[in-house]
Amino acid sequence: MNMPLNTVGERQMQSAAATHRQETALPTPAELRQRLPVDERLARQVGRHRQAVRDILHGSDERTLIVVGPCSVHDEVAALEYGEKLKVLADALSDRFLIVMRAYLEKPRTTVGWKGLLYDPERTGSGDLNEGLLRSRRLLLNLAEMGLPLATEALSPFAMDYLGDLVSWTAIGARTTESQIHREMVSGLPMPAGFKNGTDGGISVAINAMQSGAHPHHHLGVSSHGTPVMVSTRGNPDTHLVLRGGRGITNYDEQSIQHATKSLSDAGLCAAIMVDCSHDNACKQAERQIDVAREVMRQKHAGSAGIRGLMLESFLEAGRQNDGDDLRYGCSITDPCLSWDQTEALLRSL
Ligand SMILES: O=C[C@H](O)[C@H](O)COP(=O)(O)O
Ligand SMILES: C=C(OP(=O)(O)O)C(=O)O
Repeated sequence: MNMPLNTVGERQMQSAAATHRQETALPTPAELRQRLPVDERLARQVGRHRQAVRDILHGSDERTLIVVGPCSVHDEVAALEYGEKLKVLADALSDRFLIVMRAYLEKPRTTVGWKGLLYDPERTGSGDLNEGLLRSRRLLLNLAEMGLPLATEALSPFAMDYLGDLVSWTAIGARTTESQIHREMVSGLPMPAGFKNGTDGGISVAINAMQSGAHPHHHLGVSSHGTPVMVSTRGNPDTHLVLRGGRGITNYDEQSIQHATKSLSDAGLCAAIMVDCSHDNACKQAERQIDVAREVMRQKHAGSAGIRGLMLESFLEAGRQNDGDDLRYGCSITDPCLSWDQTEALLRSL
């Protein structure tokens, strides 16, 4: 039964609410997965990749996990070309590294900006999630078909339901590590997840997040067929810390890594650390990632056992560009990246 609206104020509130939100139907996760299915062979491959990441995080595989690729994917053709090159390099270096491609489809923004292929594939600002979900899943499928393990940032918990079966490692970003919703999501994810330190450089939010993510939760959710459900999660035993610096201050030096290792152990957590060589650790200057990566690998070879991985932002071309009509092919439109040549030379030299 509709309740009568008593006052002018209540009527105004209702009409304001109506104009502030518009709903557009999307396929359910089950429908999209059925349209672009993962076959058994691919599902087994993703399972093997997730296990390989776990083995590195828990120390039974001494290789280094390298999560590398564009800051964001805005052009699927360039992302596929990058993936082809990366697969060749990953195979060549597989005795030392497990190379996972950053296939980032969602971008968290400090204020506003383009939020990624999934939200706005044509970058018109109008948003087209129907198309974005379809193109995102198709891209992940094509990259996985090449045999690559894939990494995303898990920004919307709903997006994981559409894409998660193709993801081998995921990150909770610096802006969302403190969010209970993201910690609950991680608790139910089937793949390892890295929590970044906060944007202020503090690691305690990520340590709290790892504890929460390892714990069972009950939370609101939507089933794969689109109905509201209570989701009960078991806790994710495969989380780790990602150091990315903060407020312009780096945290990949020996002292910071020792402090992080001790803090993780004191909290009873797996002392597995990935260093994000980009973001504040590179003061947003892509080429600095090279020195950061070299220094972190030096520490690892010198016996810093907690270091398990590196993250690099890299694309076909170096740097970044503003979005517009005259885009340079293979160059980032979000954060600056190393070029392919720089990336290959760096990884071969490490
Ligand atoms: O990694 C990408 C960016 O650092 C992150 O999305 C924030 O970007 P912004 O500060 O340009 O919004
Ligand atoms: C947004 C990212 O990182 P951070 O959360 O560390 O800013 C990223 O890796 O793309």
